[in-house]
Amino acid sequence: MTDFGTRLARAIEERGRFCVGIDPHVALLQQWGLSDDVASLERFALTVVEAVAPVVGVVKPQSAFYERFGSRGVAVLERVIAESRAAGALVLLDVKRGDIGSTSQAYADAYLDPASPLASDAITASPYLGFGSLDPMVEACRRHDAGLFVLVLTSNKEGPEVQHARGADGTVAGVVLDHLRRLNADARPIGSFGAVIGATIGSTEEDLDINGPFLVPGYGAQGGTTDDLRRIFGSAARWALPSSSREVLAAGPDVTALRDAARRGNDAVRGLDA
Ligand SMILES: O=C(O)c1cc(=O)[nH]c(=O)n1[C@@H]1O[C@H](COP(=O)(O)O)[C@@H](O)[C@H]1O
Repeated sequence: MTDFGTRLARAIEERGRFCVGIDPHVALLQQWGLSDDVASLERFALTVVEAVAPVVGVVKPQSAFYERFGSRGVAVLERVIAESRAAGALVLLDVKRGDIGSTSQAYADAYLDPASPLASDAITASPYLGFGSLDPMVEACRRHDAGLFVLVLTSNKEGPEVQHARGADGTVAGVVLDHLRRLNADARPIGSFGAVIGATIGSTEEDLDINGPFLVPGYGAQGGTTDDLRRIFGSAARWALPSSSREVLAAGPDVTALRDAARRGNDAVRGLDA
């Protein structure tokens, strides 16, 4: 296969940078006239896949919304992953995993090894057990041409308490960015190791020149706008994947309306290359 960074660059070029989150919130199930059960979860999630996976570059299912239904919910997640990939979208599975190294290996096997039923193109990871604890995931990405998006400056208001904390080597966010920069050194056109930076953070003094992609949640329902993207990322916005879940999903259950919402989202962020 081809490394994740190259595949992502191609997806952005061919389909655009907009990422649709496939998050079956209970409120959205209700809004779609569905019940809070696994059959409704399946109907919701696979309708979204049918509508958006053929037209956007990246989809981002959030695992928790499936896990809450137990093994049958996880079976739905497996179908979301497989059917999205079959439709040509890259799947960034949002699991925000992070543990001691030996357990990180099991997470890597679960989500990044093509032999796993949950194998995805990339996952989100939490670096707060120390960046080195993610080494098994980094190695798995190299071995399987997958990608890793590590939390740096998250969109929630509680994030700065940890992420802005300053030690001898600078802020926690800055240290994580340094690690990502090292992992992506010399990669062309872009590295496979990305940073999660919320569209709601206002601005940042951190050096975002990591030669890697950015997952940018908080765009849409949480208030982030294209002006925020330009202000936060400057020329690095070229490698930003603005991600929106609720704002797009609220257009359902009509497949055409969902697809149009995804297309509108894509059009709105097209000019960020400039
Ligand atoms: O890693 C993420 O995707 C993420 C990081 C972050 O800082 N903030 C954030 O909202 N997210 C996820 O992005 C999605 C945001 O959903 P909406 O607010 O509905 O667009 C959810 O799946 C969140 O779990």
